[in-house]
Amino acid sequence: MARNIFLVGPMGAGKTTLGRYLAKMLGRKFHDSDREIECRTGVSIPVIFEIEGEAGFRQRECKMIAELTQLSNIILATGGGAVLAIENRQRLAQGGTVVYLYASPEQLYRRTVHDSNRPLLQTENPLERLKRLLKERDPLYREVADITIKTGERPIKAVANEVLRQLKRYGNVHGQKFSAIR
Ligand SMILES: Nc1ncnc2c1ncn2[C@@H]1O[C@H](COP(=O)(O)OP(=O)(O)OP(=O)(O)O)[C@@H](O)[C@H]1O
Ligand SMILES: O=C(O)C1=C[C@@H](O)[C@@H](O)[C@H](O)C1
Ligand SMILES: [Mg+2]
Repeated sequence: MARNIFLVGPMGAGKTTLGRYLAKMLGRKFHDSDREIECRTGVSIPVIFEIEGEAGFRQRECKMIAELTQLSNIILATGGGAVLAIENRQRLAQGGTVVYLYASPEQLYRRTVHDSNRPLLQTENPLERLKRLLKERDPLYREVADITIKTGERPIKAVANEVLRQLKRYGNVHGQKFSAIR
């Protein structure tokens, strides 16, 4: 059975976008922990933050990661802060191959600036917030990751090809036919 593929990284790294893309490529089921939390609660992440605070959201996130890491053969896009909890890091590391999608704070800023669905970026200076969050969390992403991919200015297709190349070494795509996306 093919191992799970778990995507980690900061807001705007491309976990959701790339996860969907890879799932299509590999014919796997795609899950997004943020979206599943929204579906279960019936409200958006900003509303959860407003009512329950970040701590309430993190509790829901831990439960969701515990559930999703039990599945097999999936591609999972995690929330940007999922690595903060040690139990999430352990579950991710044990349950599949973890891919860290890295981008600079400036790139993250450009990709998230028009989207108001990220409560932690609703501040006077979102670029500064992204810089601080990345500084705090980069060691955690690296701790849990088997593979680190710099997304840079590369289009999703190119990032996906690079991820697939690297995943081959981990046997994730063993026995599955895929060719580089052109
Ligand atoms: N390599 C890339 N090049 C250019 N744009 C990208 C790239 N990756 C993602 N994007 C764009 O950046 C935006 C954010 O991407 P996405 O929602 O996939 O990030 P995320 O990592 O899931 O963030 P979050 O942790 O907040 O859920 C989207 O509009 C997406 O199209
Ligand atoms: O980086 C974070 O802490 C977050 C990222 C998003 O994916 C969501 O999980 C939420 O907005 C918090
Ligand atoms: Mg996402």
